[in-house]
Amino acid sequence: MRIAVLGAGAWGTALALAFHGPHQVALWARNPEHVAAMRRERENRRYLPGIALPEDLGLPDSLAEVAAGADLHLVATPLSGLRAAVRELQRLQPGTPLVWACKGLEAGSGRLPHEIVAEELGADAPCGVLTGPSFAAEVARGQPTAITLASHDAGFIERWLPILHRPLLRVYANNDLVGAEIGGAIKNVMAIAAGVSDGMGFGLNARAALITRGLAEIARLAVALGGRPETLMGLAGMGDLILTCTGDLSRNRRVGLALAQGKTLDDILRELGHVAEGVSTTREVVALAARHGVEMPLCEAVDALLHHGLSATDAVDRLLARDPKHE
Ligand SMILES: NC(=O)C1=CN([C@@H]2O[C@H](COP(=O)(O)OP(=O)(O)OC[C@H]3O[C@@H](n4cnc5c(N)ncnc54)[C@H](O)[C@@H]3O)[C@@H](O)[C@H]2O)C=CC1
Ligand SMILES: O=C(CO)COP(=O)(O)O
Repeated sequence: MRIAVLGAGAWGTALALAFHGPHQVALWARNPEHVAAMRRERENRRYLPGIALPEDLGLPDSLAEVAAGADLHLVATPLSGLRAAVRELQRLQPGTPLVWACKGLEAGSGRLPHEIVAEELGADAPCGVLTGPSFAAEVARGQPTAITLASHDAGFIERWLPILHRPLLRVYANNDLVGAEIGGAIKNVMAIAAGVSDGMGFGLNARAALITRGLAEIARLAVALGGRPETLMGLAGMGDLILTCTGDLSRNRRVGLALAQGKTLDDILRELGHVAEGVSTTREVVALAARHGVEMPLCEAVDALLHHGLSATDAVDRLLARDPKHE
């Protein structure tokens, strides 16, 4: 199979490495200097340092070259790049099966990734999302990982699951796109909260409470949008939530840890050098939850902290002052 990967950040590069070997993989970056550096150094020093890029991993200059003749287009840009990437791929090679690996809600519209794709390609396009607990560095090093391929299209899953499934990258099927994408989007918000909690020294009990109540919040919204609760108990929900809230490889968690040190969000994002999708997704989650009448106190606290000037201490006080409730 010929797989075209768009987005040579940490995740696009790791996925290109995971599928390279049995498949012919080409990786596209939008910045020509970045492409030239990767070709010269056979390494993505900017986004995934220390991992060699094999000689037969294609690094073409143009998107047209990457897209042409591919059996599968795989978009691993930040979510902000998904719509334009899908539109351009459709122009270059219409009808090609599509997988995306971005997590979040679109800034401004609050759309889930599959809603963006449906708007661009129509509801019947052969497509699905790869999501679940998967730090890029571990996948790139060949450490065992399990993720989810979610699609509304049973034929798409039947065709692509065996192709994408690798011995060290197990891929599980799911037909609940809403649940899978809500899990992937909101775990990033919870990871920011977990970073703040750990950074303020609240301890392991607080973190376990946050993960558990965070999962309840995520599941409430997913169900209100038509997702299935059991999806949130799987890799795309609980799996990714645990990984990102507890693992220091998470950029979103690191944003929270740095906020607890009193750094400003602008400084944190500048130093991070990677996307932290939870920062813009938080705002959209709160708006989406309000439109559906779903209570999401943890997301609201993170939104107030990130975007409305509330201090970390006041955000925590606000959460702790809430009335007792049934689980
Ligand atoms: N890094 C990880 O461990 C994982 C990341 N993801 C998701 O994958 C997506 C990408 O994340 P990373 O690769 O880690 O980000 P990153 O920050 O490491 O790299 C982002 C890359 O995308 C490029 N880019 C930015 N905007 C673009 C646009 N509009 N069009 C084309 N390229 C653009 C940047 O130049 C950079 O090369 C995010 O949605 C993230 O949540 C999902 C699973 C694991
Ligand atoms: O989505 C991820 C792991 O599944 C990566 O999380 P971060 O974007 O917080 O690093």
